[in-house]
Amino acid sequence: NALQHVTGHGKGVLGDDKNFDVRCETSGSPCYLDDVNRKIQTYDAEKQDQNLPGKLIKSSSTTFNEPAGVDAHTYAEKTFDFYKKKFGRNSFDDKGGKLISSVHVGDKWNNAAWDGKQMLYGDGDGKVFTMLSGSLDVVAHELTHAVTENTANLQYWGESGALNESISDIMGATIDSKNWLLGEDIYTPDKSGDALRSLADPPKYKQPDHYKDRYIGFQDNGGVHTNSGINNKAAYLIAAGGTHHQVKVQGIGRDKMSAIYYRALTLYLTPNADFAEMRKAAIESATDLYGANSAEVTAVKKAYDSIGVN
Ligand SMILES: CC(C)[C@H](Cc1cn(Cc2ccc(C(=O)O)cc2)nn1)C(=O)N[C@@H](CCCCN)C(=O)O
Ligand SMILES: [Ca+2]
Ligand SMILES: [Zn+2]
Repeated sequence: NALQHVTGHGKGVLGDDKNFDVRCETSGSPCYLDDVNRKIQTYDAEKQDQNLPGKLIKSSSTTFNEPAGVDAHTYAEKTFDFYKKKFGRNSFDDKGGKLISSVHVGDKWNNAAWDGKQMLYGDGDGKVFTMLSGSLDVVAHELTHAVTENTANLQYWGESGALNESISDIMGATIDSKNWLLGEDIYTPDKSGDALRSLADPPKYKQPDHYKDRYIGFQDNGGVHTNSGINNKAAYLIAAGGTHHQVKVQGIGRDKMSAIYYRALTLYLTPNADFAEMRKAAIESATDLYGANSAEVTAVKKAYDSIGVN
């Protein structure tokens, strides 16, 4: 009925005004962070992490005074729309699956995650992180884990795990296209200009940007959040161009770069894919999309040469 698609209003984590889709009772009140169209619902976990998702966030009017929930909801909508408009994908599972997010998960939890069923956002401790749903690239990163699980299902360890992480960072940096940084909006609220990760310059935040410098060990599932920097650098070079380890890459732009990775993720990559297979899948995807002798295929080959994946 008419009160299924109401426009809600509220301030996000950074104090900015946001509009988003809500559902209200037929009387007009209360309203909920429940986007019936896209099937996106946002809950309050009330600082615990056992009984998820928690309580569906509600308000007595269309105005929501709940910044973490406002951003989790709005950024999930934006990410949904990106996948729908650009790739024709109907939600993370391409079957219109319901997207559940919980904010205020845990006590000052310095993290955000996709737990295989839903998205989780901590409040941060106010030093390392502020409320983690306050960054579009983070929400897109987590939602892309759900897309990856429903497509290539890249296993979360070693090189396939680093690719899983990299695909999430790549889509995060494509959807939040204002820069090539990850998490800058919510990382160290008292300090500006820093970020969690940089796709343009992974070593800036202690990630390798060449295959010879990859971490080999057992921490963090074999360094999935470290070695993602190597593939992130290749993706950055494909989009923006540049010279890396004496190899010159002519950039083709963020739009084409993300189309190549989405095609690789959905058509060619397999659960145990390694970096060598990532190179082949990206070349194959660029060939399908732009032609065998295209500038796009050349950019992919040069970018993977430049990070030592030949
Ligand atoms: C913002 C978000 C992208 C997040 C960033 C993040 C947060 N953390 C924990 C963390 C906590 C404290 C500090 C500190 O300096 O004190 C640093 C990092 N490590 N990485 C992140 O990367 N989360 C992982 C969560 C993985 C959970 C296991 N599947 C992911 O989604 O890949
Ligand atoms: Ca960013
Ligand atoms: Zn991740």
